[in-house]
Amino acid sequence: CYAHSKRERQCTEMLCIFGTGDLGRSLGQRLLQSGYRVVYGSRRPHSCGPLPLGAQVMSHVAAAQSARLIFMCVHREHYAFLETMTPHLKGKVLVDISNNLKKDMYPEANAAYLQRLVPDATVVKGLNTLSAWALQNGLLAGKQVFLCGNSAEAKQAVAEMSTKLGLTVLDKGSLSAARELEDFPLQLFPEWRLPLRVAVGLTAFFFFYLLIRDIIYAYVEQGKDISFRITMALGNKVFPIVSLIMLSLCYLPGVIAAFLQLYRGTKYRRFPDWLDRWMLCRKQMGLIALGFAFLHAIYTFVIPTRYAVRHKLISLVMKNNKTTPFYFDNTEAWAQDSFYMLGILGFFLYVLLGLTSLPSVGGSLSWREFNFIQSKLGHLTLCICTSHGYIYGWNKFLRPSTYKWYTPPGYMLCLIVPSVVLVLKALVLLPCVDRTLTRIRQGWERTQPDEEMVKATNL
Ligand SMILES: NC(=O)C1=CN([C@@H]2O[C@H](COP(=O)(O)OP(=O)(O)OC[C@H]3O[C@@H](n4cnc5c(N)ncnc54)[C@H](OP(=O)(O)O)[C@@H]3O)[C@@H](O)[C@H]2O)C=CC1
Ligand SMILES: [Fe+3]
Repeated sequence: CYAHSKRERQCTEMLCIFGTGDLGRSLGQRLLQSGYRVVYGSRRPHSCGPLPLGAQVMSHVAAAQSARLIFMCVHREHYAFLETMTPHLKGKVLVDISNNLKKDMYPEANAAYLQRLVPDATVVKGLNTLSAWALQNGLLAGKQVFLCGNSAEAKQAVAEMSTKLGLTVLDKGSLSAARELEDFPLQLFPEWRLPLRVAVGLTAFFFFYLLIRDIIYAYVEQGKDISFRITMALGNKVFPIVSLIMLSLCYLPGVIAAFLQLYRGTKYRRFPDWLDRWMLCRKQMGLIALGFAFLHAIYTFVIPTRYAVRHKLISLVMKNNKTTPFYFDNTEAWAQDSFYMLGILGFFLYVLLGLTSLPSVGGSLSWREFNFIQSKLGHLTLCICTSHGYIYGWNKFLRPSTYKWYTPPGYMLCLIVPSVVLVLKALVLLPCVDRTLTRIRQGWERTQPDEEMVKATNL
């Protein structure tokens, strides 16, 4: 290679891939497209099937000799063949891309095992979150990959190559992080697990609660069969309740954290683990709340077309026509219209919050803008949606014309949680509390002169 500039030299650099399987072929094709030369090391160089155009294929030893960077596209179970060729791997950088089928399948990480087999080579673990499919279809732009390894220089070489493929590289430190990297592809929505469990639990609880209270109770007590309500009416009660509680749970850890900082007077102490975990899944809680709000909105839209509702309205009008004239009631109009207005506004803000939580949208906002939307508008949304709930309760149970001596406890619960969050947030926003909190968050106690130091200098 007689190229002069570093860039040109890189472009014609020879890279070696061990293994001509799915991943080996897709990676080779991608590397060739990015301007690298590729040589495959295979057990059967003459019969390994079609390879990307322009790639060479040799025995493992010959291939290793013509490149410094070697990608291990072979399953861990077959690494043993490397033992016989350790002298040829001296000083090489071995990139371990392997994954396992299960967590903790082996006592040591694949990369650590590889390093033990070939102590004279430098092992870099990484790129294992890519898939052969994504490589082949060019779905790489901006995708994040992780690297770890004990040699900064070796990592740098792999990182440069990855950047050329359009990947974003995140250095995870030394080779001891290999295990964590190998577990990434085996994760199943880790940050969604807790919020989903909470949502499923709440849904199940309120569904059965309402089933017993609204339908079974009516049947037993009055002999009324209103089981058709399970399909629509029940869902349209469960969804807003769960949505509102989930949205409150999304904002509750924030205020708890604020109070904890106020109580401790410092931001330099770690939060308890449960709070940490809760804080980390706030976004997912919010998105699930949005999902339930969507369901509530769709269910509400179809109410006027429902047979049971039409029937009820028509009989109401007929009854009114016969006896008393049907007056227009201003209070009624206020109660209904403000209820819908708050519902619509709340839903609009909900969607706005959901949109800004998308990385592409959130990423284009400044920190202050993001904070304004997620915190200020977020609490406003919670406030509006809670008011929507209160007006519902007022219309349904407390207004003189509809007065019932009790409000159902389940319904109260869905308003108590957001109300508590809002009250706590209001307390945090009080000017004097806010001032103290800001000082704590700016780390003021670290900037205070140390008493001991002051004494010492005075002496
Ligand atoms: N497929 C994917 O999407 C991804 C795969 N990976 C990892 O990449 C590695 C390879 O995966 P993949 O390409 O799918 O697997 P394949 O089974 O398709 O290919 C494995 C290759 O390893 C070589 N090989 C098989 N047995 C031996 C042996 N006894 N000694 C030496 N070499 C052997 C063969 O190449 P030859 O016949 O030329 O010697 C074979 O083509 C795995 O560790 C996997 O976990 C990681 C991320 C994604
Ligand atoms: Fe509603």
